[in-house]
Amino acid sequence: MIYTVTLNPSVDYIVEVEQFELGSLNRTVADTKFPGGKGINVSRVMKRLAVESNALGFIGGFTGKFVEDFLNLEKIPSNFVKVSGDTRINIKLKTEVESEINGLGPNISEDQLTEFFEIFQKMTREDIVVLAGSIPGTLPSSIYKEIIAVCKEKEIKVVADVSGDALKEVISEKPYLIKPNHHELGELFNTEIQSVEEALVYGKKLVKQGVKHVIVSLAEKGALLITENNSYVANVPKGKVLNSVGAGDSVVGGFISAISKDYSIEEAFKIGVAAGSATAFSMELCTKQKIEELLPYIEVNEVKGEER
Ligand SMILES: Nc1ncnc2c1ncn2[C@@H]1O[C@H](COP(=O)(O)OP(=O)(O)O)[C@@H](O)[C@H]1O
Ligand SMILES: O=P(O)(O)OC[C@H]1O[C@](O)(COP(=O)(O)O)[C@@H](O)[C@@H]1O
Repeated sequence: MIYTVTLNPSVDYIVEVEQFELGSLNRTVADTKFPGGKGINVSRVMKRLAVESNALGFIGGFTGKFVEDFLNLEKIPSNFVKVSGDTRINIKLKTEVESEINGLGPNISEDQLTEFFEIFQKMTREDIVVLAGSIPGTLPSSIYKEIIAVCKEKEIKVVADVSGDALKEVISEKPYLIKPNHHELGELFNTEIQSVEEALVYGKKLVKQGVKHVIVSLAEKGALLITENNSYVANVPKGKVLNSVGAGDSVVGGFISAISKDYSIEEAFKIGVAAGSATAFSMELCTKQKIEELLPYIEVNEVKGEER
């Protein structure tokens, strides 16, 4: 089983406003709500690729019910620990540019954290655990390290789509896969990464530190897959970006879905990139059909020679 962990799920409230004016009454021209949080997005994308997963994390209030009901509707099993506060609402404001306001999230008690860890007892080395998204304020910043320690004991593969200090903690545990975008990768090395070539240099440093697979996404500039023995670069198809929320999670969802169906890592990488772009070109998360439409426009090439 693939378990996705969303410590801080969200209701993503996507609002479209023309000529947004700070300090004034603005009315939306369109708005919609989806269950969100990175792990939940990964589960939803995998479901569309007919790969089952189980969504874990903490959920509460009327907003938490919205998320749980939505996943039930999509027949995505979940095993959330119930908390008393409301699951957060993350605002995705689309005007001339995309801006985000992500909520704090509810308090999580010691007992609820204990209940969460009990779920890992039934997991086995056949399972995969996906850690994705930010850590709620009331959980220790070491939480991902603690989860990975439990996974390591059971030889469970760990995949992570996290950023900032949490990403540093995860890297030191040598996970199976991480998926930073180029901004998150640059942040790790206190630098700005602008090109695939630069990203390759820094991504390889993470593989040298023991991360098994590093996918670096660079939005419209392309994407990289770096492993101990090979590096691959992919272009991304051209298209009109409608909503990039969940694009990174779609790369993870597409990649893991393909790996779970025994595709080669090169093919899995291509499917991951197609899933990312398919989401970016949609108002909602990608569909299987949209991914298949984009696959022919994506080329994956192995990086040869010195820069490998
Ligand atoms: N402007 C774009 N054109 C085409 N594909 C895009 C674009 N922006 C994002 N994507 C797709 O979404 C994936 C993840 O986007 P990116 O912004 O790099 O990650 P994140 O969402 O994690 O910040 C990219 O690898 C690509 O496949
Ligand atoms: O666009 P991405 O990076 O794939 O992830 C989008 C998801 O991340 C979120 O912005 C949450 O991110 P954080 O957990 O880092 O706060 C959700 O609102 C949204 O569903």
